[in-house]
Amino acid sequence: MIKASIIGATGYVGIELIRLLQKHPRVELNELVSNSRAGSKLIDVYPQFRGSQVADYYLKDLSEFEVKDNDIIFTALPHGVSQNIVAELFDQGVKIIDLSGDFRYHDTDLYTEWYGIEHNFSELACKAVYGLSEFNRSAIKKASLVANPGCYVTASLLALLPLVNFSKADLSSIIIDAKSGVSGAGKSLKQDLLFTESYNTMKAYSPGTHRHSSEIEYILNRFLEQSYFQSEFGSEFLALHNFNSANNQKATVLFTPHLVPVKRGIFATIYLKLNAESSKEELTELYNSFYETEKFIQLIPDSLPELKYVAGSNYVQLGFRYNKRTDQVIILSALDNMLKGAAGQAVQNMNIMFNLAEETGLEATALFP
Ligand SMILES: NC(=O)C1=CN([C@@H]2O[C@H](COP(=O)(O)OP(=O)(O)OC[C@H]3O[C@@H](n4cnc5c(N)ncnc54)[C@H](OP(=O)(O)O)[C@@H]3O)[C@@H](O)[C@H]2O)C=CC1
Ligand SMILES: CC(=O)N[C@@H](CCC(=O)OP(=O)(O)O)C(=O)O
Repeated sequence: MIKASIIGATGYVGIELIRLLQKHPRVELNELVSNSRAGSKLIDVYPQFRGSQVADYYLKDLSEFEVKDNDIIFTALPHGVSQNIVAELFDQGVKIIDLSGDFRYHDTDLYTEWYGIEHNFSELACKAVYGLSEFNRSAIKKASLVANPGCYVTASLLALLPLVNFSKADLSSIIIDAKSGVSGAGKSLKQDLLFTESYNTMKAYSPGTHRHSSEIEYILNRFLEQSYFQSEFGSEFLALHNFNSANNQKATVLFTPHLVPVKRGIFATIYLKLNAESSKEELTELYNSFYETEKFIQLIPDSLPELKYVAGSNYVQLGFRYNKRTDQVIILSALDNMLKGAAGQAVQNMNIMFNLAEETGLEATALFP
């Protein structure tokens, strides 16, 4: 059995990890670490775990936590807080999957520019492997530290990465219009997340300036730069997708997130200009070449994604429309921010790291209706 602990177990992502891992056939949950609820019984904080395998667990303080009893540790902490804790754990030689933004950039100056926080562990950041499961398996398999991608970013990259390898795609002005359910903001108390303020309305925030613009752009450009691509993203991928090394473009992304009154879900609508005529058939073939064999990616060129078909599951629905009149492609991507956007993808990455079937513990379909 794989012994796993969660630090930040009481956050929204933390409890989603507990929900998945306590049912995972190859995992034994070890410690659940909390900041403000240490000493409480888990079911006194979250009664939904009554009667489950973790019903008798107590939440622990980080100071009582023993690294040595673990094969893997999940950190589900706010960015800025995570980097110090992860660095300390890493020095003790345990595998880690970090769900915050702290280790998603090898370029820590870029992190500081967008997060407004100093990064104290540049060397460690360069060792972190980006955990976009479908695109980075060979590196994830060998990783000691996986930086799990963000929810908006996972929805956007899965929609866009096949186009990085498409000579007709103009990557210079990608527009991403994305909506998030309220759980995307975590459980902390903020006035605009109150039911009375977030229900029956919709709002944009940080148009064009949100930190996830940079994560999307950064990873797209790492794919475009062959040197990075070969070192982390694996030559196996290059060969598989006949990657076009002549693509000298730089990707630029304009990203606007919105808050919508649903509990879970990310829905991204992406607009990309083409520099030559294409067709539905050509685009279907391109996307199929990436996703035909992918368990969690449902490519639906003949219908349209919807949150209710993915919420509660680790699945992603991807649709697209070729618009001949404007020579543009509209790509639509829907996933559950707590699952494929966070805890689900983290468990998928753990499965890869421990040579398990990738879907182990993740096969539930969406909660519908
Ligand atoms: N929500 C989402 O959809 C997604 C979130 N993420 C990322 O995952 C991480 C967790 O997010 P989420 O669960 O939503 O956040 P929450 O705010 O719901 O939970 C945060 C967790 O971190 C703990 N914590 C907060 N401050 C400290 C501290 N100073 N020291 C130790 N522990 C602390 C909290 O502990 P306690 O409550 O016990 O005090 C809590 O368990 C974040 O980095 C977020 O960006 C990534 C993708 C999607
Ligand atoms: C609705 C909402 O507030 N969403 C959060 C996304 C949080 C998140 O998931 O952050 P990471 O993906 O970086 O970990 C935000 O916009 O900051």
